[in-house]
Amino acid sequence: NHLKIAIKEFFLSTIQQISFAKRFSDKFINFFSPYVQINFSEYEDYRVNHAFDPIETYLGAKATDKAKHLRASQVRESKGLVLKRDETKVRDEYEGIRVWWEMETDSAGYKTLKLTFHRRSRDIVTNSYIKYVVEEGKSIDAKNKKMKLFTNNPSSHWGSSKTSFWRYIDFEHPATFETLAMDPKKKEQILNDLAAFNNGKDYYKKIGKAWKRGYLLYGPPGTGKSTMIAAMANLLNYSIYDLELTAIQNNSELRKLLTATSNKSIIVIEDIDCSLDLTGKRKKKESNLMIWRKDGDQDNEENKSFVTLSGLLNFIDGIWSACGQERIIVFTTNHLAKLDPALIRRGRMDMHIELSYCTFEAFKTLAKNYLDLDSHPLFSKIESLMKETNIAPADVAENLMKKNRETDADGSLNDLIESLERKKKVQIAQVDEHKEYSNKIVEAFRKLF
Ligand SMILES: Nc1ncnc2c1ncn2[C@@H]1O[C@H](COP(=O)(O)OP(=O)(O)OP(=O)(O)O)[C@@H](O)[C@H]1O
Ligand SMILES: [Mg+2]
Repeated sequence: NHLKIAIKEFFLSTIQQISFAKRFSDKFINFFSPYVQINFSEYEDYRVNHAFDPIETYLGAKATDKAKHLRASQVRESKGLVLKRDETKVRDEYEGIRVWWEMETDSAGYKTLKLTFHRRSRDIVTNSYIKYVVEEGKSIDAKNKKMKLFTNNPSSHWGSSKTSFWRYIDFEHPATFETLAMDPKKKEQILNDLAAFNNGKDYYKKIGKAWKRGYLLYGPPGTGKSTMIAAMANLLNYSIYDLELTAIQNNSELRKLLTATSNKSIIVIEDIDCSLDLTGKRKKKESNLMIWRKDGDQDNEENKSFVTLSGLLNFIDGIWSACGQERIIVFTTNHLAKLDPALIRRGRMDMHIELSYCTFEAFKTLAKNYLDLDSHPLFSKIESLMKETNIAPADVAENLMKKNRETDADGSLNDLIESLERKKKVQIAQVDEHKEYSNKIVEAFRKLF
C-alpha cells in the first residue's frame, strides 16, 4: 500500500509541474493500467482554462484532416453522423509517442478534453507535447481568428451551458481609424497609445502591472464613440464584450462574466452614466455605493441591481489581473460631468478621449470617405458654417450619404449646408432664449436690492 501511494504521489507531482495548464485533474484509468490520463476542463470555478481553447483548435485541425479521408471513403453510405462522433476522438503522434484525445461534454454542457498516454511517454507529454499542442493551437487560432461581438445574457438564463454567460455573433464592422473623422493630432495620439499597448508585453511585465488599458470615450451622441471602439477592435484584431450592466444582479455575477472573457478583447460598457445611476439613490447603510436599476420599480426589493461601483472599480484595479491579460476596457458616456470622479480617476481610465462635434478637419475625412472629394468650391462655406454651428459627425455623414444615385456631390454638400444653416438658427435661438432668461433673473435681482 505504501508503494501504491508513493507511485501515485510521484505521478501527481510530475503532472503538477506543467505550469501553463494551470489547473486540471488527473487520474489513473486504473492503478494497474500502464496508461495515464490528464483532463483539461473548459472552466475551472468560472475561470476560463486558457489551455483549453488552443488544444481544442489543435484537435479540431487534426480531426478535420482525418475527416477528409473518412468523408472520401464513406460518402456513399454514411449520413455524416459517423464523422461527428469520430471528431471527438483523436489519435496523435509526437516524437514517436502515441496519445489519445477524447472530448466529453457533461450534462451542463461543459466540455472536458481527456488526454491518455502510456506512462513511459510521461516525460515527453508533460515536458513538451502539451506545450507544443497549446502553441500550435494558438498559432492556428491567430491565423483564422474571427472577431466576435459578445453580449451578456441576463443571469436568469445562466447555468444551462457554457455559452450561457455570453452570446456572440461574428463581428464584422467596417470602421477603421482611417475612416474615423476626428482631429488628426488626437487620432495620432490614440493610435500611438494603442500601438504601445499592443507591443507592451515585456514592458507591463517589467513594471509589474496587469497588461490592460482603460479608455474613457466621451462626447455628444453621434460623434463616433461606438465607431471608435469598432475601429480599435479592427486595428488590434480583438473581440468585443459589450457588457450590459443592467442585466446583472450583483458583483459576483459581474465577476463571473468578466473572468469568462478571453484575452485580446475589448470590454465595453456603453453609456456608463445610464448603466449605473451614480448620481442617483445610494443606500446609506451599505459601505458600497448601491446602484439601482433605472428602469425597474425602485421600491420593489426584487428589482434592485446590486452591481456596485466598488465592484466595477475592483475589477478595473486589477483584482482579477491574474486571470486575464491583453484586455482593453472602454467606457463611453455623453456626460462626463455626471460620472463619479472615483470612476474616472487617472490610473483607472488611462486615457480620456473626447469625441467632439464635427470640425472642418473631420468633415474633410468624411467628404473623402463618402464623396471621394479632396476639395470643392463649397468647402469654404461649410468651413465657416462649421465654426459657428454644432453638428455631430453622424449628421454630417447622413447628409453626405447618397440618398439616390442621381444626387451628385454638389447636391449632398448643399444638403449639408442647408442642414448646418437650420441648426445654426436653432442654436442661435437657444442662446438668445438663454440670454433672455439670464437677463430676466438679473433684472429680478436688481429690483430686489
Ligand atoms: N467621427 C466619426 N467619423 C466617422 N463616422 C462617424 C463619426 N461619428 C459618427 N459617425 C457616423 O455616425 C454613426 C453613429 O455614430 P456612433 O454610433 O459611433 O456615435 P456615438 O458617439 O456612439 O453615439 P451615441 O452617444 O449615441 O452612442 C456611425 O455609424 C458613423 O457612420
Ligand atoms: Mg454609441
